[in-house]
Amino acid sequence: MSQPIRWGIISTGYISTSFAKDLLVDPATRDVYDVKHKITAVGSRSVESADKFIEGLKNSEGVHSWGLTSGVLDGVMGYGTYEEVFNDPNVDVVYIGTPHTFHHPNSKAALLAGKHVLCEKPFTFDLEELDELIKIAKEKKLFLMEAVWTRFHPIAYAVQEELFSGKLGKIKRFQADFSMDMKPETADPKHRMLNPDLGGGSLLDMGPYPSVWAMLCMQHHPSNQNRPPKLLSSYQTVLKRTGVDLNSRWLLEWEGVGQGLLLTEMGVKGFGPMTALVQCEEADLAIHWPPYKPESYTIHTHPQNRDSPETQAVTHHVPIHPGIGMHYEADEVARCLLAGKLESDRMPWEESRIVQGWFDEVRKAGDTVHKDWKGHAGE
Ligand SMILES: NC(=O)C1=CN([C@@H]2O[C@H](COP(=O)(O)OP(=O)(O)OC[C@H]3O[C@@H](n4cnc5c(N)ncnc54)[C@H](OP(=O)(O)O)[C@@H]3O)[C@@H](O)[C@H]2O)C=CC1
Ligand SMILES: O=C1OC[C@@H](O)[C@H](O)[C@H]1O
Repeated sequence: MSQPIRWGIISTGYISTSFAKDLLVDPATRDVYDVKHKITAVGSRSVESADKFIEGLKNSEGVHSWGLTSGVLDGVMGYGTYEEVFNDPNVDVVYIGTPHTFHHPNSKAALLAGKHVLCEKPFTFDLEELDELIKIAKEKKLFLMEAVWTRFHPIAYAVQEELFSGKLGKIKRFQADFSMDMKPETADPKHRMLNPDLGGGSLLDMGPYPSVWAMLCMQHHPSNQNRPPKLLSSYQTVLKRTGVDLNSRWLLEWEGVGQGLLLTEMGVKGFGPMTALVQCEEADLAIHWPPYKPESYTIHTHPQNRDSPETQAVTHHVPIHPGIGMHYEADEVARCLLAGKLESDRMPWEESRIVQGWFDEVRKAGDTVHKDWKGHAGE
């Protein structure tokens, strides 16, 4: 067993709390014995918030309490700035859980201080920002990964195995949707989902999830040979209150394989039985809600013939192991660090670049306040 990977966490909001809690889960509960985690530093814009965050972790219950007696939080430091985390010699890798528009400056600062980085989705505001981070990671020989946790969930591997086995036949078409009713007409306009300065709107926040299923099912499909698709068209509806996108839709084509329609929406609830649908010659595969953490999928077959209304549905359950489900990506980071890798094979830079490129194209073709916005790269 190796030494634990020492995590520094910056920001103390919703997702940083979820991520930190999952580092407290016993890896053996998910059959992981090769890596261990330790939280050595937490950084916030205020030291009170960092201390409160640490105190909250120390009061964890259930599966999240294992770490308290197993040294995961021993000696953890709370800081009132992010820089102190970047400069802490007891930190190997920094987890970035700030709002979208800070991902680039925070990741850049961490890399320049010599730390490996796991950064929340969407990786950056635009592709130029992402390319700058990759350049720095390469130059400084540091690990860098977008925290698309869904890629590492057991169901992601199960769905790929089913599709790539060929049993469902040739892929015909794909669609994926992440919709939630966030009451956009009455919600607090300063909330990060609505606030343009924090990268608000459905595209950047929700877009990574239809995209993850498009990448896993279509891009990775053996018949595609990892060729990037062409973006055929897109549309965004503007939320007039704050100027961000209320919904976004974009149509992709993997040449010779099929087309995929991707949707995000903040004003309508999604349809539970089908958050992503892969239609093949012999059967259809529907991945259930929620797109970020589905735990079941259904294969719909047509016992008579493809056009008959009679269908047979078999549902497969592939639950995550104890915890919220963010520990899998942490394990991947730990393994990559131990192996001396700069990027993950399961979440490689080029695939983050492809998805970030879609977001740029959709945004630039739309009419939101973000249409002509540029990120921080080159500042
Ligand atoms: N993987 C997943 O499932 C999820 C990922 N996310 C991603 O995580 C990121 C953060 O989302 P979430 O945790 O929901 O957001 P929160 O608003 O809950 O937390 C964001 C934190 O960022 C810090 N921060 C720094 N600058 C600002 C600022 N100007 N305004 C507000 N907060 C600031 C604050 O921490 P402090 O005061 O301590 O500095 C704040 O608590 C987003 O990019 C989102 O896409 C979000 C939800 C789920
Ligand atoms: O990443 C996410 O997944 C869960 C959603 O509720 C959240 O808006 C989003 O940021």
